[in-house]
Amino acid sequence: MLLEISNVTKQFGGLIAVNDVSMEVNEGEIVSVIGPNGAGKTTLFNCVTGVYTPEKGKILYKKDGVVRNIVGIPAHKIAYLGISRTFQNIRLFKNMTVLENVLVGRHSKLKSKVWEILLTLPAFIREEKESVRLARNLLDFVGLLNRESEISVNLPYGLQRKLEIARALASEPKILLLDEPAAGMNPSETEELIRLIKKIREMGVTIILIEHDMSLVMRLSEKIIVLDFGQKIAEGSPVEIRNNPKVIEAYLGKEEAEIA
Ligand SMILES: Nc1ncnc2c1ncn2[C@@H]1O[C@H](COP(=O)(O)OP(=O)(O)OP(=O)(O)O)[C@@H](O)[C@H]1O
Repeated sequence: MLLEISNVTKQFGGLIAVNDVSMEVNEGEIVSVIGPNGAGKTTLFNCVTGVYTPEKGKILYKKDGVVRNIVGIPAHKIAYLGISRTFQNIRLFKNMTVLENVLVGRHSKLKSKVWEILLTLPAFIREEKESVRLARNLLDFVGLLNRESEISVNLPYGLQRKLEIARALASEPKILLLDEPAAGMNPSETEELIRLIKKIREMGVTIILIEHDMSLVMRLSEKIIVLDFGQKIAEGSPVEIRNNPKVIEAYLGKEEAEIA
């Protein structure tokens, strides 16, 4: 077990966005969270990454052999512990260059003290050079090295999504959460994304993704969790999920599911 979400509930006033959800993620897995619009998928991601504190439940994360409950830990500390993410609505620093965006993602890894930075002491200069080298490696990895000096907002949409992934990887996460990574991509960009996600897993990063593109989900996932109205209605392999009547009903509605 690398991450264990246990009976997590998150409410917004009277609305229960995530209702008693439990799921487990093992090291090296690609796990997808799917479900109709408003099912609670992003809210669950926000609970894992410290954006929201759930009212109930535990989120256990194992790092260096130590298991800790990360509920209530602020987002930047969770990122520091090795859980990184991308967003459904791209959140790049629009007016920064491609390279600068990845360098920002590296921030949590920097060790220099404020005075070393202010006085641009050798330790800081060394660290900065090393950060640039690593950022360029990551840009090469996602296929963006030739665009490093461009202002990020000028990149085509599909490449902005890849840049967000490079930025998330800059903190050297153990777990990467991708929120609708294929949204707005054309079929060839989606194919490249599938290859990229496989390469990221080969690097030893565990991946949890939210995605509406079912072909991507079915091709990549070892395990799929299905949410509907905040509740987990199914969990299983792609084949099990594809044939699960509850899942078909959640997506099509009861009447259509019966006809189908
Ligand atoms: N900050 C918030 N305040 C109030 N309600 C919220 C908030 N965030 C989400 N919700 C509500 O919680 C429910 C779950 O939303 P969430 O965004 O988690 O769903 P989702 O499965 O990610 O949907 P989508 O596939 O459309 O992105 C929705 O009814 C949504 O309106």
